[in-house]
Amino acid sequence: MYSIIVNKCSGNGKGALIWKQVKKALQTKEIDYQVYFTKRSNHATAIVREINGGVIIVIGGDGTIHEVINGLIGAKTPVGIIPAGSGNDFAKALDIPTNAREALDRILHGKQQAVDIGRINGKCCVTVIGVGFDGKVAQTVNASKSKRWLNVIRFGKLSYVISVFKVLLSYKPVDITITVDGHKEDITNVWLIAVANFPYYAGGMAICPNAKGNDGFLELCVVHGMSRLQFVRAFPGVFKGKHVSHPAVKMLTGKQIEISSSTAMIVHGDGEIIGQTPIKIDVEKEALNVI
Ligand SMILES: Nc1ncnc2c1ncn2[C@@H]1O[C@H](COP(=O)(O)OP(=O)(O)OP(=O)(O)O)[C@@H](O)[C@H]1O
Repeated sequence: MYSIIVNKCSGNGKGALIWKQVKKALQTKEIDYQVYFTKRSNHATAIVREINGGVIIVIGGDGTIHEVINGLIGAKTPVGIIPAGSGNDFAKALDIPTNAREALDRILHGKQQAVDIGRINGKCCVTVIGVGFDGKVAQTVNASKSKRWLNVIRFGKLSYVISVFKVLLSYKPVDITITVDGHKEDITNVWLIAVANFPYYAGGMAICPNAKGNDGFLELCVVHGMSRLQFVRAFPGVFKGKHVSHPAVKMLTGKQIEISSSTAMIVHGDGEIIGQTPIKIDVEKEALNVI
């Protein structure tokens, strides 16, 4: 049995349009399903807890996938994704087609692949956990009116870039202590720390280009000691992962990470605000089955 969770609001209404296409395709193929529509933030987590087995299909963006995965903790129920958000970074990382019918066919015929998850303060994340500047940007994007109208003209990803420049004007780097697999380090003037299971966030920025979501490790990117101008100059490189060779960018790899900071830093996971520092993150290997 297929249980379909639809966030009609994802991609500023793209979810509703994609659901119509998927519904038609399922009817044509005479496939049985049960559909659930999310009515509010975190509703997808509650819906998943009511579903017993079968396959869960998510029509939504990374935020909806994040909520679904947090309802699944401990269960091995396979999850299929039909991308309908503005960023769709998880779908991009797994090469899931952006075309709804193709994504559906892949679920109906596809085989399962096991994917790691990052755990932070009792929450699960599949793409990237972002700390500091990133957290502030995620907060700004989620509150942004421009994301809505940019989605309408199919430029939703641009809202991340606009928010980066908005936050850049006022953000103050802080000092941190980071421990990766027992190795403790103090780093001053830190803009951001990204802890990645997969390479992309914010609509295709390859912040940790070598992250592999099934190797049992997380890849970290720490940006520190940069002036505002240097940050602006280095920023375009992130779309192709070229920032990693910048002298003010430190790349690390590990399984257990602890971060504390001189001033609290906002933390997001999969683009959803999770809390603030201090945080502890670890990775659970192959905890999720994606179909
Ligand atoms: N009925 C609803 N009304 C308002 N918000 C909702 C509703 N259902 C779910 N949500 C919220 O919508 C938010 C955005 O969803 P989602 O992340 O899937 O789309 P997106 O932001 O367009 O895509 P992406 O994260 O890939 O950029 C989620 O935080 C979710 O909690």
